[in-house]
Amino acid sequence: MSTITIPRPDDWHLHLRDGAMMHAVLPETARDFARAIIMPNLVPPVTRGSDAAAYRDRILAALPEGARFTPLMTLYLTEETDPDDLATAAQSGLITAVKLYPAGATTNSASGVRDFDKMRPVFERMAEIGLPLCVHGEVTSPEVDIFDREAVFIDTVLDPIRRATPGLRVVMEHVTTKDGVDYVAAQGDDMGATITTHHLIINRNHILVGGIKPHYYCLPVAKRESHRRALVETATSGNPHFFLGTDSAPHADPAKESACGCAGVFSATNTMPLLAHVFEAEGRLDALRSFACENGPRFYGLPVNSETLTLEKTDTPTQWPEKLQTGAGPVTLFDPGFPVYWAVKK
Ligand SMILES: NC(=O)N[C@@H](CC(=O)O)C(=O)O
Ligand SMILES: [Zn+2]
Ligand SMILES: [Zn+2]
Repeated sequence: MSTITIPRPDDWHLHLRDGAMMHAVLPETARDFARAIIMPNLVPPVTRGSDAAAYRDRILAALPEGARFTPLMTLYLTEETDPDDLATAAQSGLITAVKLYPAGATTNSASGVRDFDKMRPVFERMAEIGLPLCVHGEVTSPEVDIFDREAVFIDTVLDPIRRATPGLRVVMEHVTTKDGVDYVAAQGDDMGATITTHHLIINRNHILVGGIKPHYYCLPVAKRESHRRALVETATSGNPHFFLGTDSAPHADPAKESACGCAGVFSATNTMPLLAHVFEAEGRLDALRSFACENGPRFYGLPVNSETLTLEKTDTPTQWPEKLQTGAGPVTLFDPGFPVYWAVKK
């Protein structure tokens, strides 16, 4: 039986939610991952240092007995964000990054930023203290086609912000296009990007062909196959700009299977075996270590985890429950649509 042992991986983009949902999904991540960047798009959002401290304490209190997992907290940027509050939270080690949601771009982004120019003093302060900015990189103008929103964001928002604020460390979250990976790959080491598990596996046909599949709907929406190929080639290349951010984003089934379904794919449970499958299919199992364990810590200036995770090849396909039962309702797990002969060794 073939196995691969890597440092325990980290998830550089994760939604844990709160309350009953958090209690159910947190063990799914803590089982395989040592650390995760915790997204702040709660209702109401995590905007102040005191909110992040309280949320971190709720996460720590919800961890299963014996779990070895560190939540890396973030703050949700609004036009009211106080640069001093950010700096205090960063310097005390409470937060690891700040998240920029263009207002209206995605789930729970209504309090996000409308006028990026207003954020200049905040970005300058972040550049000074080396606090990374994580961005949901899509414009929201109604006239821009949803499949073009990432590429337009790069030209009209991301690149201007970076030019105006030299030294600002930026992560383009859940990059979904060749335009995105080409942009990031051409920048210096102050620019990184996360790639999700599901964007390595599905393209837009998976969402729309043969009936609409709400559990494949997320934002940024999956693009055409040539973009998915660019993501796979990039993730498996070992390029240090790119690292795993699952964007595992649970919503209870009734909220997804609806006339106006929520965006988000839940993949915490099966991400590592799925990645082993994808990397093996490219003949690049060796690059799983850089993508899932090394490139993220390097960008964030953190040590690679010293504990390890072993994945083993299985004779029969690994079975996962179709749904995770939570106190907030059932949550459907991401289904790659093919059998997976990898499992995390217990
Ligand atoms: N990715 C998603 O489709 N949804 C995320 C928000 C986000 O990361 O944009 C969520 O919070 O549900
Ligand atoms: Zn997002
Ligand atoms: Zn997300």
